[in-house]
Amino acid sequence: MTTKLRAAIVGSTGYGGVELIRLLLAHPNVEITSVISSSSAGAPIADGYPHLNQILTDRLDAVDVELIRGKADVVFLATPHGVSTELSPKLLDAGLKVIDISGDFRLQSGDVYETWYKHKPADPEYLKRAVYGLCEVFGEEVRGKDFISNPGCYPTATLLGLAPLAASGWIDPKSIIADAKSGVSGAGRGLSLLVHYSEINENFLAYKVNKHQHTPEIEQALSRLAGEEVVMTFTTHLVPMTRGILSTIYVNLKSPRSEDDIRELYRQYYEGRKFVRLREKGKYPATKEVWGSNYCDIGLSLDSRTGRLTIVSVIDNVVKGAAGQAVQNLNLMMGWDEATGLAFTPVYP
Ligand SMILES: NC(=O)C1=CN([C@@H]2O[C@H](COP(=O)(O)OP(=O)(O)OC[C@H]3O[C@@H](n4cnc5c(N)ncnc54)[C@H](OP(=O)(O)O)[C@@H]3O)[C@@H](O)[C@H]2O)C=CC1
Ligand SMILES: CC(=O)N[C@@H](CCC(=O)OP(=O)(O)O)C(=O)O
Repeated sequence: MTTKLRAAIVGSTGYGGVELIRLLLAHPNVEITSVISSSSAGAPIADGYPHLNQILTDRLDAVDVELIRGKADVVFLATPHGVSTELSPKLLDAGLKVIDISGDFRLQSGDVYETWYKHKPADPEYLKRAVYGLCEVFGEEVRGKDFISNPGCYPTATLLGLAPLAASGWIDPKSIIADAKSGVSGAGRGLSLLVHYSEINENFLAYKVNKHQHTPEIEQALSRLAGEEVVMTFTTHLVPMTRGILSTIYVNLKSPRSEDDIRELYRQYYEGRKFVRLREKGKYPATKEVWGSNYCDIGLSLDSRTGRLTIVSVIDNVVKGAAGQAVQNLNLMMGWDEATGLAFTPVYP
């Protein structure tokens, strides 16, 4: 029998952390050996999450690098922005593998991070070491590495919708508009007026307009793919549903192409990638069709009147947008099949 990889989760009491627990409990090569909390060490994890009763009986450990080193091989960080900045370098120095689902190591420039996140940036040496784990696009770079920065939820949906076009050079780099909507679990378990039931129920609103911290992350990846600077308009909206992101993206092409050519480009780009599903002509995905799964479903339509292309991309924000992609990154990092422990069907209805 082969030994399982031992995993610790910092931020295990949050939505990203508890989704990691659900996925890792079903992973054949991984054993959860430490669930960690900065505020409730000693309490059983099931106290805060009764759905884990008799499934995960562990008590929460404190955030202690020496303790983690003794118990784990890989550490997932599902912590608020600013925590990983300090903690990840210490975990890496202790010889641990790290997968960070926060935004602290996604942006290559510390100055850009500080501008958009309003936090002190990480040490440049560790920023350089972090690999941006957008699996279907940069997954080759993840293999064998020890420090992965997991992409943001909105960037995952939006970038997977745009990557084939950006990489082909067909896209007009100044023409991109992404109009993205998220369920409220994207805001985490903490309470705020924004996600208060009577504020968001039967409501629908735009927020952080022209200020969303995911804008530079999407632009950074698109610029890298296109080989030229890409700037875009990115607007986020909150929808009264629990899970799901739908990003509607509008772009102009540099020169005329047929919809069939664009479909063929997407088909070839994502060939062999299990978790990206392109819808047939005239069909567009809904968030419920990927609920609880690691899929990203994409539909597209070329408007012959305007020449503009509309792309619709959906994910489950806590799976493909966070914990699922983090597990996919672990699989790539370890040289396992990328779908190990993730090959489940979306929950429907
Ligand atoms: N929710 C989502 O859809 C997505 C979230 N993310 C990112 O993942 C991260 C976690 O998000 P999410 O799970 O939603 O947030 P939550 O607010 O639900 O959970 C965050 C957890 O972090 C822990 N925490 C707080 N402060 C510290 C600290 N100083 N040291 C260690 N742990 C701390 C808290 O637990 P405790 O007090 O027990 O330590 C808390 O439960 C964030 O960076 C978020 O942006 C990324 C993609 C999607
Ligand atoms: C609905 C909602 O509030 N969503 C959050 C997404 C935050 C998130 O997931 O942050 P990272 O991906 O950057 O880690 C937001 O818009 O800030």
